[in-house]
Amino acid sequence: MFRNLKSLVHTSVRRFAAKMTSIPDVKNLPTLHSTLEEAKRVAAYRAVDENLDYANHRVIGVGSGSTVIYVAERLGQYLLDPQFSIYASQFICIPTGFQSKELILTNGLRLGSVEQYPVIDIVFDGADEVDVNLQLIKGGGGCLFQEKLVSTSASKFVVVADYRKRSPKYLGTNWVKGVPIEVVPTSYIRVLNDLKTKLKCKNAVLRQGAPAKAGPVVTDNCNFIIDAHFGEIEHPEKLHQDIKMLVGVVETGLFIDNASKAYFGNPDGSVEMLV
Ligand SMILES: O=C(CO)[C@H](O)[C@H](O)COP(=O)(O)O
Repeated sequence: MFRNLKSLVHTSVRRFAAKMTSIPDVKNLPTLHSTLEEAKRVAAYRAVDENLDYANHRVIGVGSGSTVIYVAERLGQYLLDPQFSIYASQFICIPTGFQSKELILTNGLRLGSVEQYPVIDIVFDGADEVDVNLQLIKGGGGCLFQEKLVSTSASKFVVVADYRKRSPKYLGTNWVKGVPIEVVPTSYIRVLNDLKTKLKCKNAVLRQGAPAKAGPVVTDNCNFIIDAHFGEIEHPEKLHQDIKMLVGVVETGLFIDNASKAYFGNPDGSVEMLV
């Protein structure tokens, strides 16, 4: 019986050791199906490598979207590298929604919640647009409320994005779908009207789920999303405050003075940083 247990432990240790591999070098990564994906991957990997203090950071926010997939992948690689696994096995990863919860779990990382860990060491998240002052539009994936909850609970927020997200000057230049706004479902008509009449919004629409779902998108918090187009946004803080004052608004996708730095991946494999 004891001998069986011992051999079981040895087998598990051997199996775990067999999976152990060194973290892939960012300069020598396998090609992906598009240069855009490669741009996202290199931004995410570099952001993690250059900002994660693996010996001291314990509570790590993992955001949402297609670029963050590579953040979770990189954190998973730390877990499998014998040099880092002792630290990475202590990481507690805080999701910003259903997708990031799955990313954390599928990469073998430990899941925590913002209720358990309201103070977060560092968060990595994507953005829809980043202006020259590091103000952001987020919420293209509909996760803006939990993203803001997590990012404003973190000591450091590192944005990971591809080259298309970098605004030449003002928000609303590259991202023309409008500012995502999460609203309580029963208030959506009122908010749509107020955005147009009180805030002189150029266009505001309730985000639809088609073709995947008939009817509106429903967020992880069971709310709706309105996309409100204001053109180029010269004063994002003022606009955020004005929208936030409307009855029914839960949160806006304008992230003001929140990000610490941003990494933008280019199709040629280079990365630009904005601090
Ligand atoms: O804010 C978000 C989701 O609510 C995403 O971070 C944002 O849409 C960027 O996504 P991607 O990395 O796919 O471009």
